[in-house]
Amino acid sequence: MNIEARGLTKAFGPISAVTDLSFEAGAGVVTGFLGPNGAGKTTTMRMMLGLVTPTSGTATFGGHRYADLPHPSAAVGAVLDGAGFHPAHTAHDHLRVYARMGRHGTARVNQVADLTGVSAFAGRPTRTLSTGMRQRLSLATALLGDPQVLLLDEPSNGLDPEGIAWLRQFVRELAADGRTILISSHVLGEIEHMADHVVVIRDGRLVTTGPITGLYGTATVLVRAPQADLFAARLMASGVRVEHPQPDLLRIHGLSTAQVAAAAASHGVTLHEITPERPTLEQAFLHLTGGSR
Ligand SMILES: Nc1ncnc2c1ncn2[C@@H]1O[C@H](COP(=O)(O)OP(=O)(O)OP(=O)(O)O)[C@@H](O)[C@H]1O
Repeated sequence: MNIEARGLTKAFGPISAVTDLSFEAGAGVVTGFLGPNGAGKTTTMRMMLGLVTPTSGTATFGGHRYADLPHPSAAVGAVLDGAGFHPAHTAHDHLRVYARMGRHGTARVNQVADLTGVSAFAGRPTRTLSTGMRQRLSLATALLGDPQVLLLDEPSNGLDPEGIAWLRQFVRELAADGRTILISSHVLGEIEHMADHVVVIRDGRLVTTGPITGLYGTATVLVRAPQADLFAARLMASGVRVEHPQPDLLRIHGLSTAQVAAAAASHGVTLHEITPERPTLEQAFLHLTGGSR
């Protein structure tokens, strides 16, 4: 079941939280929803779920708005910040109440508790749970209806490194079963090993969307050559951008290592070293989103 956002826009009075945002997230794929604090990720997810009314635009799941789905919580599960837990209810009570409200059957309560690790603290009142435990309980609640789509808003918040590793594996398995997963974060590193695709926003607007590997931007090739001057001149003559940071070192833009090696051979230039250079994903992300605030 695909997610489709078309022209989503939300203004809170004078504040433009989200502006003309369009993107898609496909089944069997983990789509990372990235942007710095205040970029509009939570507002977008809340609009998708009908919790915030868009100023304009639509969000659909398999072509239907959330409110028009025949059994919404069996189609779309969501983990949003600040999920309300009754403080006196135990984690198990909480799941039972939500299972009953969503008509999901009580057998599912123990299943999702086991899947998410909630079983380890199921008997504790929710007011005594740590942030990481609350995240697991929110995830368990979202999974009660065995939904085809999951919207996860910063689900790593409060998880320890072990919890993050577990979440990463868990999310990948959910996607491998054919589910559509949209997972937000303001830290690329958190979803780098989870997401196949990314939607990057800044100031409520789309910056880029596509495969996560596309964030790397253009690679350059570093070359060490005794005749660096000659090689640089030849390359620049054919329109290639070349930097010359040291007498025997060139940084060549827009060519693969194979193309650089072929060019060197055709100009009779000996290479002592040839190294592909890529910015890290985090550098690329910070560049796209204008740095952290
Ligand atoms: N109910 C509201 N009333 C007024 N402004 C709001 C409201 N909700 C969000 N905003 C504003 O909309 C913008 C986007 O906020 P949002 O919470 O969607 O961003 P975010 O990307 O989820 O941020 P974070 O990573 O910090 O959670 C911010 O400027 C925020 O202050």
